[in-house]
Parts: sequence; structure tokens; C-alpha cells
Amino acid sequence: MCQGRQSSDWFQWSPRRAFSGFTKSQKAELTKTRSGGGALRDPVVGLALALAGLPVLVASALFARAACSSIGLHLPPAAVTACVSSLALVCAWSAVGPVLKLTSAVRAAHQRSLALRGLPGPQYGLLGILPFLRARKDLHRQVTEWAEQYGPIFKVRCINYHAVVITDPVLATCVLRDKVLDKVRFQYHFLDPFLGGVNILTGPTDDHWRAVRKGVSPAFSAVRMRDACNVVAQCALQLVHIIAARPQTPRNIDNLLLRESMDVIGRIGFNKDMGALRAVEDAHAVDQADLMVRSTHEVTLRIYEPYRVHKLWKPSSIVAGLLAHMRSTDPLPGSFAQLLLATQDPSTKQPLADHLMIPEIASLFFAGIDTTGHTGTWVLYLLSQHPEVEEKLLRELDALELLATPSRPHPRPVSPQDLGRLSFLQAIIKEALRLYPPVGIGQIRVSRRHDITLAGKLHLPRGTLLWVPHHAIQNTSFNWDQPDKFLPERWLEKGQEYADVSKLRLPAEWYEGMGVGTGTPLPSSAEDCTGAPSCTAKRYMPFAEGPRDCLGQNLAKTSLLASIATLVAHLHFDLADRMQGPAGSVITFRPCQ
Ligand code: HEM
Repeated sequence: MCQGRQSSDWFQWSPRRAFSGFTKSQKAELTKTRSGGGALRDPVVGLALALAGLPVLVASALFARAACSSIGLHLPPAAVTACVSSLALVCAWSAVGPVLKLTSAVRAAHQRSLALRGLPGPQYGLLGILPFLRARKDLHRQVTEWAEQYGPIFKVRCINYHAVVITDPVLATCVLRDKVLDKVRFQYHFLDPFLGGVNILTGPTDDHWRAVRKGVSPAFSAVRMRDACNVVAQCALQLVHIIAARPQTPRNIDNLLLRESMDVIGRIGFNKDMGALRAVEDAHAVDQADLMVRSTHEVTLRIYEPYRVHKLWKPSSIVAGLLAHMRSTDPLPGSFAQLLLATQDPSTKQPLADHLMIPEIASLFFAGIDTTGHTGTWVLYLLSQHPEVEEKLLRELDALELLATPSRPHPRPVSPQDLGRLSFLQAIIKEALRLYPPVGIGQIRVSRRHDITLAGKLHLPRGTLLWVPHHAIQNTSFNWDQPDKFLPERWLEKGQEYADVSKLRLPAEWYEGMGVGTGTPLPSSAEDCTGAPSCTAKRYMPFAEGPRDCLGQNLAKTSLLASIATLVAHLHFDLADRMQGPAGSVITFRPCQ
């Protein structure tokens, strides 16, 4: 459900050149990726242009001849033949490059297919699983079903992209922690025009990414999160007042929680009130959140409708306004704004230029708003369906004097010290993130430059994709007992996020010599994993894992704890009739009206 006023100030529609705003090294990286990842598109386009050129040139020559005849100028047939033949030669010559590229891409795809022939996996026609992308909107659940059917490692193909899907916790952790494997560009590149360019989330693991990640990481340190907790508590109380003003009116809680996340990120990262919650009640306020929600919804649609290419965004005055705000005020020490301003561009050794700052600012909002907001929604939904869990949570809040009761109508706000004491709420949030990981499709890695051998067992030609699907890892029966049950209690025992070694399904030899490529081996053998607490192989990774894990996870955890504690302490949530029961809350993709 999307509601709010019509406007498009946050992101405007505008065509954008594919590489504008990228640094030289990023452009080079993109070019490399596009040819190295097995994409057929470039050679096919080149070949098509070259072949289409031939008839066009022949037609032009014949037309020229006819035109000459009409004015009485007769060209000898030999001259026409020579002219047409030389044009044909030019076309044929320009087709050589694309043909060679096409041949090598087809050969590479064939080699990948041969390398994976021993693995099980769904077998489909020429297009592979592409039809599923369009027909089935919950690809994350489809992959979980395939994992149940084919086991912890299987293959899928989408046209000429071959992927190994890994839901074995040891292999999955190993792949995500590996320093040689990198992000696959096609999973992210469509976001760049929307975010204003390549950024910390979408960019390759290169020097630029390292500089930005290292520069801004302290913004999410434990010390900073103490301030964050107080800000979240204030925003959550504001939300309580908004809802309590019209208690019987069904509210789109997801939209409200997205607004809260936007305000929290604005205040903590940029010391700026984005006014997203205020806009719900103030008809004259500029509703920035509404614009953001619409834009991210459009991005989601685009994942499933690749042909929506004609609709591209560029960051608008809001992100540019934040940048101007950062430059004109003294940003809080240690805040994202201050750290970003202090970050140096490794290629120039100068502070980041505006065109590099803008995507970083936009990506922070993009990465933080939906993920945190939707998780909060799932938590409230799960509580509404499990009164016994809600009851237990209320007891925990009451014991900390956070619960609103007749004798304590205005309890104290959640404090940073409370967060560590809310152990049952922590368990509820973890279980919600296990069942409904916001990035459920997970991550895809690739070795672009050389072949690798997975676990010393499976030789993978370069360009083979390694797909680690979060939802499947966290919801398959071979990784979890009763995976489809909402059981927060399972998290009260320590070490639940690590694999239960006795349940690993692959033959033991797969776990020997776990290095992938030349990256960090983990663990060195299956024996190192004996005894779950010491095992570092993850079966729970909603914030991903390894060098490209979630930068904002401390903020996400703080936000969720402080926000849900405040909301539940004051309000009880039921699923509105219009949702038509739990089945109605299954995700659907409808264009925002
Ligand atoms: C429940 C909330 C959240 C979840 C589940 C989550 C999950 C993730 C995941 C899975 C990734 C890896 C994405 C990929 O590589 O495809 C990621 C990356 C990232 N997240 Fe989060 N996230 C959450 C909240 C936040 C928040 C609140 C922020 C900041 C305000 C944030 C900032 C980022 C950034 C900047 C990255 C890119 C890191 C990099 O590649 O170096 N996230 N997040």
C-alpha cells in the first residue's frame, strides 16, 4: 500500500548515460565486468549492428545509382559492384570482432556448463530460470524449495549465466568471506542511476570502496549507537502519538516504520530532521518519505520487470540539499556526514567530489530505510499472530519498567542500557530476520579473472556465479529444526547463528581445505567446526557476511530494539481486516497509485 501526496522531488525521471558520474577506475572495472562475466550482450549487439549495416549500405549504393540515373548520370556496373563489394568488406571486417567475442562467450558458457554437469539442479529450456523471474515474484522462496529438493549445493542457469547455489553453511560462509571473489555487477548496476552513481553498496571491492568503507565505518560504532538509541526512542514515541491519535483507524504500519527509519538516519547520519513522520500529520510539510517509498518501490518492480529500463532516476534536490546542509553546518563529530566529508578519494588524494558524495548519501538511505522498516513490520505482524510471544515480551518490558500500565501511563523512554537487557526482544527480532530476511535473495559472487576450485573439489571456470541465498540458508530443513515455525526461544541459547556440524550434508571431504581462490580459508577443516559454539560457519546471515557485510547493522539492531520496545510498550497491534488474514500479508508487487 502506498499513500501520500503526488510529487516527484526525491528522484526525478530522467535518462542518464550508463557511465556518467563514475571514476576512471570504476568505468574500467565496469567494462571488465561486463565482458568478463560471460555477458553475451556486447558481442551480440556489435554483430547485429555489423550485419544490419550490410543491407543498409547495399540499399544506399543502389539508391545512389538510381538517383544518378535520374539526373542522367550513368555509373558503369563495374564501379557499382566495386563500391558495394568494398562496403560489404567493411561490414564483414567490423563483424569479425563481435563474432570472435561471441564465440569466446559461447565457449566460456559451454565450459561453465560442462564444469557444473555433475551437480543437480532444475533443468529448463533455452532461457533457464528466466521465466521464473517474471512468473514468480518470490524468487527467494523458490530457491528455498529448490534447496530442499536438490540439497545444499546445486546449479541453476539463466540464459548463459551459470550459477552454483550454495546453502551449505560452511561453503556459504567461506564464499562470502573470500577476498578474491567479488560482487556481481548485474545484481546492482541497475541501482546506480537511481542512487546517482556507483557507491559503497553497489560498487566493486576496489580501492575506492575500501576508502569509503574505512572512512565512514566509525559512524556505526558502539559508542555512536548510544546516541542513536536516544534518537530512535524519540522518533518511536512520535510514532506512538501519531497512531494513538486515531487508535481504531487501520494504519499502514510498514509505511510509518519506513518514515521512522528515514528520520532516524537523517538525524543520526546528518543531524537533520527529514520530517518524514511529521509529514503524516502536517498537510503542508514536504513529504520526502513518500517520494522515497515510491522510488524504492519502483526499484523493486524493476528487479522483476527488467524492461522498465526507460524509467531511470537521478538524485534530486533532497540528496543535494543534504550535501549542502553537510557543507554549510558543522557536522557532529563522528557522524556519517562528518566522516564522509573527511574521506579522501584514493585516486586524487583529495576529499570526495560532489558527484561521488551524492551516491554515498543516497545509498545510506536506500540501504537503511526499507530493510529496517520492513523488519519492524514483520516483527509486529509476528507478534499479532503469536499472542503468547507478545505476552512474554510484555513481561520483559514490565520488569524493566518500560511498559505503559494504568499505574505507569507514561513509562520512561528506552535507554541504551536497556538494549542489552531486552534479551527476549532480541530473540524475537533475530527470529523475524531469520524467517523474513530483507535481502532474501542473498548475494552473488564471482571470480572474474581466473578459475577457482571450490573447497578443493569443484573446478569453476572464471565467470561462474556463486549464489548464496539468505532466505534458503536460514529456512531449509537441513540447516534448521522446524524452519517454518516462529520460535524466538531458539535464540535464547547461545551460538544459534552457527552451523550445527552434525547436520552438515555434504561428504566430509568437501570440508577439507576450505579455501576458495586464494582468499581466507574458513574453517580449515570440518573437524575445526566440531562443537557448534566454536564453529564460525554461519547458517544465519541477514546482514550478509565477510568484507561486504552490512555497514549499518549496529544501527539496524539498535533501531529495531528501541523502536519495537517503545511501540509494543504503548500499543497492541492487530492485522487489519483489509489484509484478509495472514495470507494477505504475503508480498505482492503493485504499482504505487
Ligand atoms: C534490518 C536491517 C538491515 C538489514 C537486514 C541489512 C542487510 C544488509 C545486507 C544483506 C547487505 C549486503 C548487501 C549486498 O551486498 O547485496 C547490506 C549492506 C549494506 N548495508 Fe545494510 N541492512 C540493514 C540496515 C542497514 C542500515 C540501517 C544501514 C545504514 C543506515 C545499512 C547500510 C548498509 C550499507 C552501506 C551496505 C553496503 C556495505 C558494503 O558493501 O560495504 N544497512 N545490508
